[in-house]
Amino acid sequence: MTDADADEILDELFSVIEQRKADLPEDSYTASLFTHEKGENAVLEKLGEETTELILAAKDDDHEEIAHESADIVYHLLVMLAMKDLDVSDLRDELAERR
Ligand SMILES: N=c1c2ncn([C@@H]3O[C@H](COP(=O)(O)OP(=O)(O)OP(=O)(O)O)[C@@H](O)[C@H]3O)c2ncn1[C@@H]1O[C@H](COP(=O)(O)O)[C@@H](O)[C@H]1O
Repeated sequence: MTDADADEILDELFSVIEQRKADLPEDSYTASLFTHEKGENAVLEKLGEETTELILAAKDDDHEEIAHESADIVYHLLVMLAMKDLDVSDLRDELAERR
């Protein structure tokens, strides 16, 4: 996979998240995070849980699980950014400024 493909995947995923936020389909896990009775705590708790799972996977040197949990974190991070009316470009700009 090229860097451009990886970039495209993040943009596509963020675009789907924004669509779920706007349309709130009933069968969508993403939409359920936007409408959760716990409010933003639902996604914040998920970020905490997934981070703990990632740390355990790293301690076990379990590469497959590290990739799995990292993807869970990136997905929930993008949901949180959308919840806060930020964009994936805000993340990209912040990283670019650090080069
Ligand atoms: N990338 C993701 C994604 N990553 C994780 N998850 C969900 O996040 C939840 C993670 O919670 P848990 O850890 O409790 O799940 P689990 O299966 O018990 O545990 P793990 O094995 O995942 O650690 C699961 O329900 C996953 O399905 C995701 N749900 C959706 N997406 C993307 O969002 C798009 C839209 O999804 P919907 O909103 O469901 O239509 C999908 O096409 C995907 O591209």
